Amino acid sequence: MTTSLSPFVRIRRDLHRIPEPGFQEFKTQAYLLNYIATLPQDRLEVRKWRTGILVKVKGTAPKRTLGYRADMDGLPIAEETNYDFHSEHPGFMHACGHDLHMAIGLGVLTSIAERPLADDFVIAFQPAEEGPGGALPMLQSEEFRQWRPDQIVALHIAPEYKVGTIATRPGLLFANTSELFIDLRGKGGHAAFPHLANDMVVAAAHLLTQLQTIVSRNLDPLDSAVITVGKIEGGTKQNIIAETSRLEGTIRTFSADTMKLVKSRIEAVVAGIEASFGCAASIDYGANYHQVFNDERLTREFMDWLSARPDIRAVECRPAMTGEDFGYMLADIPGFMFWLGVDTPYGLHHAKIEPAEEAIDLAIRTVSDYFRWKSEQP
Ligand SMILES: CC(=O)N[C@@H](CCC[C@H](N)C(=O)O)C(=O)O
Repeated sequence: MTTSLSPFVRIRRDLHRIPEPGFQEFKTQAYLLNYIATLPQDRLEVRKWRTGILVKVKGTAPKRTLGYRADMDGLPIAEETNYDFHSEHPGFMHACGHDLHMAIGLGVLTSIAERPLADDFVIAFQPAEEGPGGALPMLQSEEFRQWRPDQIVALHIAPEYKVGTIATRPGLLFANTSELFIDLRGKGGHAAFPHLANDMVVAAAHLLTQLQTIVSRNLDPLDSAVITVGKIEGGTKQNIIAETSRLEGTIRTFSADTMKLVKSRIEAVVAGIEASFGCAASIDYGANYHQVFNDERLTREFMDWLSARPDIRAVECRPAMTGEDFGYMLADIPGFMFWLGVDTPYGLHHAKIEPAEEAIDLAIRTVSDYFRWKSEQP
């Protein structure tokens, strides 16, 4: 027996096939625009912003503007799922759920375009969440500023929760983040003559180990931080001493002060590597994201509202070391982010992640109903 797929599950599968890196979401943008063109247009206004899209649905008796954000980019991961709607872009995958986020966004937009709210509604399809960060420049753009919502909401899929669970918390939800790129330059040479060269693979190995001591030895044990080096490059061939090496990573902290402390320790450790290995080093912090800090009142109100729904289990969760550039929007506009359970054994950024698609229609119903309810409040 074949069961027919919901239109938004189909959309998610279409989007899953075309993951694109940040600010290169050209096919994704075209796909979303094509779909948006099929909606009732009488109250709709559509704007492109770089590879993103803003859509406004005029309310019937607006007192304010309610906002929703869905991110669009994929990740440089070679997919290993069992899907028959596998990524068609080799080496790229929607492994952080942005395909679901966009499908849910289109579902919410469809519901509101077909049956407008009393309030105005703006949805932002935002590029480049995984980097270099689309939220801040979108927030600062003229296109967004003219339609700036009075409240904004976003969700993120959560592999560890069952479908039907929504988890969030008032206050801090996600960490401050900073990317980390460290380049080391020494002197290359023949593998047989190490005394005539200056080996940057060995320097990188020492640096990697010393970086691990920052969280364990420099931070108050009651504070929290993460330094993850996700990629190391160095050298060209097994019998050539490497002239250069590069470490790429990310830093996560719950406070801005701890971020400063971690960065100053990284700089000291890198200066030590320069001195002890006689090499040159440079540090680039890449993209930095503001922590995701949920508005206390709106989040409590949302959780209370959820608790009356028989289809949802509302959970107050702990903060996580995940980063999200939606934090910039929440620093400027009251609102909140929440986790949506998608029940899969593989975590975010894993090549085998297969989020449960039943969560898509559930999220569309919940988010649309929430905006309908909110729009009827004084
Ligand atoms: C939800 C999620 O997984 N977000 C990413 C954000 C990455 C920010 C930046 N590229 C970095 O690596 O610091 C995450 O890795 O938490």
